[in-house]
Amino acid sequence: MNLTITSVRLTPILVADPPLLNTQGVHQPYTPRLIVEVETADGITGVGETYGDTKYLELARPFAAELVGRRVDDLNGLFTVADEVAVDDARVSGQVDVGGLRGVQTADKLRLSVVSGFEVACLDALGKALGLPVHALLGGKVRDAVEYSAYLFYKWAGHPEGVASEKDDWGAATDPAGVVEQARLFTERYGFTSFKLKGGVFPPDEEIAAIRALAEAFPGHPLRLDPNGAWSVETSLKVAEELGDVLEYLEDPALGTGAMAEVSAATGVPLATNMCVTTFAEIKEAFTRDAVQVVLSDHHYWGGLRNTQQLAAICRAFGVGVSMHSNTHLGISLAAMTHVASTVPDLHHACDSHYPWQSEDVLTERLTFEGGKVAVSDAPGLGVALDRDKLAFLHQRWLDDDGALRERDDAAAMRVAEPGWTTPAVPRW
Ligand SMILES: O=C([O-])C(=O)C[C@H](O)[C@@H](O)C(=O)[O-]
Ligand SMILES: [Mg+2]
Repeated sequence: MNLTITSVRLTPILVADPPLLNTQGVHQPYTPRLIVEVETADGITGVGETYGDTKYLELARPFAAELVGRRVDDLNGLFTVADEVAVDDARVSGQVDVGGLRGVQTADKLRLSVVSGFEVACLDALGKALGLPVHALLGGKVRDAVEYSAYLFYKWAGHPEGVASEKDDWGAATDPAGVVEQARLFTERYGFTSFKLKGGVFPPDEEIAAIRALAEAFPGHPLRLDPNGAWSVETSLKVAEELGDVLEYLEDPALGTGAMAEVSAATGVPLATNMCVTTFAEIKEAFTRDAVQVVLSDHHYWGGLRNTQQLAAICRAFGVGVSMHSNTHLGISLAAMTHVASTVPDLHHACDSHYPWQSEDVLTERLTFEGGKVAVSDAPGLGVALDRDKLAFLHQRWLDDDGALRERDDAAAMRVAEPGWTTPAVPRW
């Protein structure tokens, strides 16, 4: 068996995205992703997926070149190689991530976001070479299916008139009735039993009303609200007070560890984050100040599946819960998330996934949710197969784009509908 990497293919694509609203603006009609393929001397190909914006491509290209001649089982070596890839200072100084929704942006975090796509591709190739599923390479699954929550969004029925886009069949959701209707569709289509509403879009009272409506429509079901740090400490505490009896947790009500610690000290409602604990360096302060009770991991920016397991172990040591964050992703990443989640012993909350919002994919067969769960594949590698025609089609869309959609920019998309829109200052309420 020859595990040497003989070629690496990077394919940037644009995938259709519905008009999902968040505190920054609205999703663009197409969003960039990067598909990574590593091929071994034996002709085995492994696939991975990560962010596709230019700043990630800028790192992925030199990184890919360095991997040829290395082996797919040299997973630790990926980090050494990444350390040597230069990051343009302008990409990190004073910047937050795309749309400001995933916390600080550092050179390391950019590198880790790139490494994660390659780590998954290497694990996929290694698993195929050994005849083992990725979860076995991670130490073995402790569950046969991974539970996901319905990721509810306020949304428009369609992208603004005149904007090239794909149609979706979810309808509009801009009030409590619309949110409940969307939740019903999620349960009918996928069987989800817990619900997360992306908030920070409307004044808190309207979002409180939406959660109340969900609690009435789905009594006893776990509910979460995530305004992406849009509220002051005072507002966060008011919402916690009003919804404390129905919330499983509040996600990033206020921005930053300091504000989260203040909220946490004054409420019994658990706080979750994918904004103030997004790197290993941020853990110590957040945990010692008891700022968060649940960390929402994301293998993309934490640097892969094995780093996710390490994060889970640290959380376990501190008695902090762990679950998973998601933004727009395709089936390769859902498969990767499912493999790693299947190996985490104390996974007490359903994971987030945007996958139901993505009508397009690069796989021959879409992954499916049964009763809100994705079955853990025991096939070699990730257990997914790339559809080259679909990949080529989505890549052609990226090639045809004039550059406007190659960077995710929710505020720019919002300006099409509201010309004066700028990213709101925080706290917004
Ligand atoms: O805080 C979160 O859960 C996210 O940032 C998830 C996604 O990025 C979501 O907010 C989005 O894509 O609009
Ligand atoms: Mg969040």
